[in-house]
Amino acid sequence: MLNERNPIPVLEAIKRVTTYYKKGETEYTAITNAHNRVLAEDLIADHDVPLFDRSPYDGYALRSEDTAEVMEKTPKILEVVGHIGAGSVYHKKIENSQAVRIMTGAPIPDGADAIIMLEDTTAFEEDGKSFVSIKKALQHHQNISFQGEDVTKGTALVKKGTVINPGIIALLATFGYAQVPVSKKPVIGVIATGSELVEVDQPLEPGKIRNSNAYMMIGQLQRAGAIPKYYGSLPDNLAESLKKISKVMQEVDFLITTGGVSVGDFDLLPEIYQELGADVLFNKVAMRPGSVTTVATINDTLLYGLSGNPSACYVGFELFTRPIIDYFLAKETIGMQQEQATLAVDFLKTNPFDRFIRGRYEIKNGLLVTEPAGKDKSNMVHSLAKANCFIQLPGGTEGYKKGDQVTIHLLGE
Ligand SMILES: Nc1nc2c(c(=O)[nH]1)N[C@H]1C(S)=C(S)[C@@H](COP(=O)(O)OP(=O)(O)OC[C@H]3O[C@@H](n4cnc5c(N)ncnc54)[C@H](O)[C@@H]3O)O[C@H]1N2
Ligand code: MOO
Repeated sequence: MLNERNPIPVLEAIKRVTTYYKKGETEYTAITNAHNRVLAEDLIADHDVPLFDRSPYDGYALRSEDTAEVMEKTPKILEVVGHIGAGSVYHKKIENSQAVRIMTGAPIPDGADAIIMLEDTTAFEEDGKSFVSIKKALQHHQNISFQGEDVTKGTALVKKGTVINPGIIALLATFGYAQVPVSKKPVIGVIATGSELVEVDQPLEPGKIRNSNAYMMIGQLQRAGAIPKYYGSLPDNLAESLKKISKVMQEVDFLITTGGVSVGDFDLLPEIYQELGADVLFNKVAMRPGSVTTVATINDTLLYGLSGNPSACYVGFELFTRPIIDYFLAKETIGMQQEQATLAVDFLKTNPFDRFIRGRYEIKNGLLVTEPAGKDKSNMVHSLAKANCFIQLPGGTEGYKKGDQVTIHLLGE
């Protein structure tokens, strides 16, 4: 019997799914693996950076008052009483008419209050002693990189929930995080359904197609920061599917299937939900593609039934699965970033439902412009390779014209 399906608005569907989100735990990862992970604790500076006043140049540390009378033609001669590189400390105090040869990054010796660059000096030896001729007058505190000028102790540097990038890794290293607290990644099961499917390494036969969705979703899960666990594809066989799905549900944080959610004779997912006693949150969304997207829960664990059509599967994942992964990872921002852009071409198809067109955006003459990445059909795969955003076109209109302002959802890297 064909059950009636009532489409619900996209936002309502997202809301229903997000009530089931689970926040993951914190784990520690080596700093060398921290890129792209989500920071699980605020990063607060526990010391100043730099930790000591230091030299920004290769040159000489001196007392600026010793250079007060330096004129171009009457340089000042100072005795060089020490020589330090970065990592070394000059332990005595610099007295009048003394200088210490110092390299970039070395701590400023006691008594010194300025650095002169090597280029403004001439070094010479006399009677076994080292001297330097200073050709430029210096101000108090000239050329000093001060303690805390970069970061002061106690500063909140990076908020928990931020995705770690190489710049953040530099800060983590600066503050001694060999192990970094990060959100544990959710483990998400992937199952493809359909007797027509063959795997990527298998030859095609009449009537068969290659299973592209499972691999596409593995990529989407990786992009979203989750761990995909692929369980292969299932033929259209109820008993086998039931057994597999109920077993897999025990092993993952949640499960995504693709295909078999529509009304066809071999679309088994609705029956599987019934047999498993699943609570169906929705089975029709007022959108294109992906209107058949179905989400259910079994013992509060989410079970996504995404469409078999590649573009519909892709869109369903990004709209309904990705935010849940963001919640699980305790990310500071949930879901795709949205922008306003100018439509670069006409799009005149009418539709009662909202459309999420696989699009491309770019900046042209300082404006964000967007256009479809290819043909707009839910059973097509080509445009997915070029898409860097979804163009959201609200339904119930006569279509859209070049120049119209539209919302785009950025897919990210
Ligand atoms: N009478 C109706 N027919 C259809 C309706 C409807 O409302 N009434 N909805 C259409 C819409 S919209 C979509 S979308 C599809 C969704 O169907 P399913 O989600 O049940 O998916 P399947 O029927 O299993 O497959 C659809 C299509 O996609 C291909 N496919 C399936 N899995 C994969 C995969 N892993 N990789 C690549 N391609 C896959 C499959 O061979 C089919 O061609 O239903 C419409 N029909
Ligand atoms: O679910 Mo279908 O993609 O609306 O075309």
